[in-house]
Amino acid sequence: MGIWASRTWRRFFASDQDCKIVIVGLNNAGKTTILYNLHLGQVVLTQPTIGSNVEEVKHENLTFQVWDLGGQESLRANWSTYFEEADAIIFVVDSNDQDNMVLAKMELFNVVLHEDLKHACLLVLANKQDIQGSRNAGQIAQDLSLHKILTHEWQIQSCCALTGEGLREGMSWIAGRIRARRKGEVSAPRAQQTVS
Ligand SMILES: Nc1nc2c(ncn2[C@@H]2O[C@H](COP(=O)(O)OP(=O)(O)OP(=O)(O)O)[C@@H](O)[C@H]2O)c(=O)[nH]1
Ligand SMILES: [Mg+2]
Repeated sequence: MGIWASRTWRRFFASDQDCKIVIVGLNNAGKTTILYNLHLGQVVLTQPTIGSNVEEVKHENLTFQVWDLGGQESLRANWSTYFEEADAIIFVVDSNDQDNMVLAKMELFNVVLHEDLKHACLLVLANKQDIQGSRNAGQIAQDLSLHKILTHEWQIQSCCALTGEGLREGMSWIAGRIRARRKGEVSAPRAQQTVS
């Protein structure tokens, strides 16, 4: 599924209830597992994503078109071609992968600085909380210096893509932000951490 499809969907099929979410993050973070848990309510066997997957997710009377992008290094330069008119970005972190936390932070800041995302809110998912020794949401917030993001509304949510724990809570936060924005409630960027 490509960029053309992303733009065509927005132009011809989107209604007021439709929202666009783009999921990014390093390879192996759990993005595809999260997408299919949200879409199907079950865990699917994944392969590293080449290009993108897109699925519809319904949550709180909103219909989300959710794009999951491949996170391998060679694919990251292509992420920005999906950003146009995104309402929200989900950045997924493997909370057990401490070795790549600095790289994850670098990629996160590249994403946040992108012009096409200046109106999007940011949900960071601290995934793989089921693995013993994983860093919790508060620690990941520190690792990624989320407090330095003053240009976007952001939230960090701990989760486990295998059980689905935390995923709906994250979607509810996004739904709330989108509704507020559509009502014209423009609030100053702020952070609400969910540490569980
Ligand atoms: N233990 C555990 N494993 C997980 C979790 N989420 C995903 N995984 C596993 O992590 C591996 C990678 O998951 P994917 O969803 O394919 O990762 P991805 O971010 O889409 O990777 P790319 O497509 O390469 O960018 C798979 O073996 C998943 O089963 C989780 O919450 N806990
Ligand atoms: Mg994938």
